Amino acid sequence: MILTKYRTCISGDDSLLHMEHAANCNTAFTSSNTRHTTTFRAELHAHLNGSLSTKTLRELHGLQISHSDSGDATWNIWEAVIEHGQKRTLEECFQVFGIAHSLTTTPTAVYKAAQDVIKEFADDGVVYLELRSTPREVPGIMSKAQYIQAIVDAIQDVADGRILVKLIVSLDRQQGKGPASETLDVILAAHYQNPKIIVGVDLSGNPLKGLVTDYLPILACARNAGLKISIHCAEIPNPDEAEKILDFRPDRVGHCTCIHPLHGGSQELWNKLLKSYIPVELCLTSNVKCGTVESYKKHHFIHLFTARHPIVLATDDKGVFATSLSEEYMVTADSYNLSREQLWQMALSSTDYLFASEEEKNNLKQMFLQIKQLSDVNK
Ligand SMILES: CNc1ncnc2c1ncn2[C@@H]1O[C@H](COP(=O)(O)O)[C@@H](O)[C@H]1O
Ligand SMILES: [Zn+2]
Repeated sequence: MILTKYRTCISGDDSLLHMEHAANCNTAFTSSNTRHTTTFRAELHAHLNGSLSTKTLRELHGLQISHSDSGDATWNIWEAVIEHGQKRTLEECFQVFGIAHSLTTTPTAVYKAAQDVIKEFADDGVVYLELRSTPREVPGIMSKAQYIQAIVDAIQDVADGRILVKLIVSLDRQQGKGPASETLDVILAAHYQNPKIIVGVDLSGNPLKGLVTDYLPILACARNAGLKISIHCAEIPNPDEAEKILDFRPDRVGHCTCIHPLHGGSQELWNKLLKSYIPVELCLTSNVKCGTVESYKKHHFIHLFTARHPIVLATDDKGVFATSLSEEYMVTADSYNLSREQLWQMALSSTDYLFASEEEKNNLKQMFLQIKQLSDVNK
């Protein structure tokens, strides 16, 4: 009740974030492990179709068979999730996304997928979410514009005000220059209609396929149109490509797994990353389960953290990798023996790297500091 007075307006269009919720999550955390208390988390790297829970997959499957005679799915639900302790190859991980893709083939299904994912992140205490997704066309059923609109609708319909959500539209590095340029036209049209929601463009997809250089001119057009850019960088060793990505100066980069000399990069590349100050989105569980990093304790997190480089923890694909943002904070804290204060600092600094407006960033930061004060008092 006393917390109600902290209810804060965080966005220009009067979205409200409820600090009670964050404080409640805090209680849930502290009861299990005091060291792992950070109540204010921003998720900046979450792919929609990789984030679907098994509950959502089951419901989407039910929706699909009730609308067609296509019969039962050819996959089992356990194939869609890589559980704790399991690992797959990168190639196998990319096959798993096909399961979710086979279920998000209509605007109704995409809308439901986005709504469920947003709610699940909010339930986990995430107060700011940048969801990303690759628009897909299903001939006769869904255009790329309708795909994007379905997610925008889901974001606009988020009812409870616990979470502020933005959309980053992804280009798949495998799709080819022509289709990617067409997708960009669709993205720009949608961005002009919804400038406060569609805030960025991401380049993702299987790092074993396609050439990043094919897409940099397209990303430059997106940047000229006012969109922020995030690029998946060096998930596998490819120093030439990583160098070109860093030279492009995206607003953020994902993973940067193979940049450090001990992880398949080079001292030169590592220095270039550090000098750039480009914030890195780090997804520990994703990297460990895809086998691009040997274990949590051998993650390149520690090199970036020690060098005080801007970083933000993220889930990547919470459904496929069976994780959550709170678990990512916990496993990082456990693996590197981080203090409560270090976790708070990491969560606080992430507010500097959001693709939100300056006003939204400042409001979130203020809220963060107020929550931290309350949390310190209750310690
Ligand atoms: C594991 N590391 C990763 N590296 C690169 N791209 C990834 C990825 N995880 C997910 N994606 C990209 O996101 C798509 C699924 O969500 P959307 O259909 O866009 O919502 C995948 O098909 C891939 O292109
Ligand atoms: Zn990713």
